Amino acid sequence: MKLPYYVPVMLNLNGRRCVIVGGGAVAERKAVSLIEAGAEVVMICPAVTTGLQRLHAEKRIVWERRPYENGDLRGAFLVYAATDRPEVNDAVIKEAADHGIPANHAGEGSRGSFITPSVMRRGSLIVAVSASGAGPGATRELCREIEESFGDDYETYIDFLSFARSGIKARVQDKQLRARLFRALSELDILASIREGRFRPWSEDELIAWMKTAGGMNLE
Ligand SMILES: C[C@@]1(CC(=O)O)c2cc3[nH]c(cc4nc(cc5[nH]c(cc(n2)[C@H]1CCC(=O)O)[C@@](C)(CC(=O)O)[C@@H]5CCC(=O)O)C(CC(=O)O)=C4CCC(=O)O)c(CCC(=O)O)c3CC(=O)O
Ligand SMILES: NC(=O)C1=CN([C@@H]2O[C@H](COP(=O)(O)OP(=O)(O)OC[C@H]3O[C@@H](n4cnc5c(N)ncnc54)[C@H](O)[C@@H]3O)[C@@H](O)[C@H]2O)C=CC1
Repeated sequence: MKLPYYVPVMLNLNGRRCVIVGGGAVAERKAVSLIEAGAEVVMICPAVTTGLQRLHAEKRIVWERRPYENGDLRGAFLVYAATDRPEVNDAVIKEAADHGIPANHAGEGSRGSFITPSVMRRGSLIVAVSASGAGPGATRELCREIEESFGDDYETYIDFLSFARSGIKARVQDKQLRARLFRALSELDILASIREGRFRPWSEDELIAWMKTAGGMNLE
């Protein structure tokens, strides 16, 4: 069977309502990552795992303790159909499609509009691995392999990039000058200096001093 041609996106789910239908091990895995993302998680199912019961007791998820009904997806930004009943998952996917809400089908990925990759994080660095649904076990293994070759150096590097780029964007409106500074930034080879133990985070003053030299400019 030909697998769908998936397009990766990075969603900001902070404060967004995400509805999970089902409360088994798969639903729990999705719920945990949604909570970490700051989403408002609503779970609809008659029975849940002990892990989900705890999350409910801690008020980190809302639990509607009953079977799914048409209309439950109202107001959802994202939906997960994660029951062990194919006909229920299909009904959830249909309601989501009718309302233009992206939905994940746990039992048969290609029936939904998105699938969940395996993810590794180093601070703000995210590596997501997907085999387009061909084999979730392989997806996870490959992600673990990649994880072993990424150390904390990337986290430091990404933090530096975020600091320097936002500092430049706040102070420089001129497009050409910005582009010149971004290029000069990438030529610094900060990652190598982090790896060699030579790197020390910059202060705001050091960033401004560097910008003046690299951009040949007058900054207040
Ligand atoms: C299509 C997709 C839909 C979706 O869930 O979005 C899907 C579907 C299915 N998974 C199945 C089985 C298992 N899935 C896992 C684990 C993970 N599955 C995940 C993703 C995805 N799984 C999506 C595609 C991923 C991609 O390629 O992009 C991960 C990466 C992310 C996550 O779920 O958060 C997470 C690892 C997290 C991590 O640790 O990194 C394990 C291992 C375990 O549970 O420990 C098993 C049992 C072993 C095995 O079968 O391999 C089955 C068969 C069910 C049956 O037998 O009926 C189906 C149905 C089918 O085959 O379509
Ligand atoms: N995407 C993935 O990573 C994986 C997907 N699967 C698939 O996902 C399905 C779910 O897996 P598990 O969480 O392990 O199953 P599970 O059997 O542990 O949990 C099923 C959940 O669905 C709920 N449910 C049943 N009927 C419902 C209804 N009408 N309305 C609302 N909730 C209802 C049950 O209360 C239960 O909480 C499996 O049947 C399998 O097809 C399985 C393993 C991994």
